[in-house]
Amino acid sequence: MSNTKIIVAGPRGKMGKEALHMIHQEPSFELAACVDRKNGGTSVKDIEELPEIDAPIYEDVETCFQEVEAQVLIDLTTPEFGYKHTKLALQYGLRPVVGTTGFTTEQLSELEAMAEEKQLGVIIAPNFAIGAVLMMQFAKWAAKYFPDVEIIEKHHDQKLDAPSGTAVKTAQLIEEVREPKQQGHPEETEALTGARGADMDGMRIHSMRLPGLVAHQEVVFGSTGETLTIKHDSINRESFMTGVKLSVEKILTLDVLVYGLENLLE
Ligand SMILES: NC(=O)C1=CN([C@@H]2O[C@H](COP(=O)(O)OP(=O)(O)OC[C@H]3O[C@@H](n4cnc5c(N)ncnc54)[C@H](O)[C@@H]3O)[C@@H](O)[C@H]2O)C=CC1
Ligand SMILES: O=C(O)C1=N[C@H](C(=O)O)C[C@H](O)C1
Repeated sequence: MSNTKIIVAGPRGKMGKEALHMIHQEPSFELAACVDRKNGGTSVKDIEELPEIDAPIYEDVETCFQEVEAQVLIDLTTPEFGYKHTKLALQYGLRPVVGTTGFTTEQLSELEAMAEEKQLGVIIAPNFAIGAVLMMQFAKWAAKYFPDVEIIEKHHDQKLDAPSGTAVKTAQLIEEVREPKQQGHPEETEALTGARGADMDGMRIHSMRLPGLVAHQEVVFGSTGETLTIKHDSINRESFMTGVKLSVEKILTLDVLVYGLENLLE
């Protein structure tokens, strides 16, 4: 079988670099090209911080999709460009594996409809770390018995979106099993705006941003006389590569949009 040819958008980013190393190490994957905000016309191997791979860099995404033969786009950029790249990839018959977070519900629905129309797989995974996927599943299970829950997510201070994609996905999974419930005292007030965090169906989400952090989340449940905390920590970005690799492998057999890595795990 021939190698899977992959285009990576955002190669010089924290996740992009890690993805290039993963592709370089995987014998059945081949880096076909990269889409970057600079370095157009050069090769990946010419960029000091990137692995020794001879693959062209494009600044214009559409030219890249027109000129390069590939099956998969891995997008690790920003919410604005990730969405544009995903749409365009589908128009050019590429299957997008999207790690970029911060898409709106409307954008997700639009991409879902587009994937169905084109009969092309799309994987949008708010978190590619297996431990984080398990943490979300355990939280969903616990929420059946503990409807009072607050989510605390902690990330590095370069993160653009808040709350994190993982926190939103966790709350969505919990919503599937929990009746909407306003938490805390019915008459509580905030002397400082935001003190109680973001409100999703009465659940509270708190976002912390500090240098030194990578990606961490605690889902804290409270009940009579007890609390339960489910916690996950990504201590480096290699933790996300198992899920990225699995997604690239599985996407070739998909013809719909899949939102969340849990849908690919047996
Ligand atoms: N799903 C998951 O498991 C994970 C998702 N993420 C998400 O992945 C995204 C990237 O995260 P990081 O690598 O930490 O961010 P980063 O800021 O280190 O990297 C983003 C890269 O995208 C590039 N970029 C921006 N606009 C571009 C464009 N139009 N064309 C090409 N490149 C462009 C930037 O130059 C930068 O190098 C974020 O949305 C983040 O939330 C991050 C970690 C894990
Ligand atoms: O920006 C990050 O770093 C991460 N983003 C994803 C998110 O928003 O949940 C996944 C992980 O938490 C790291």
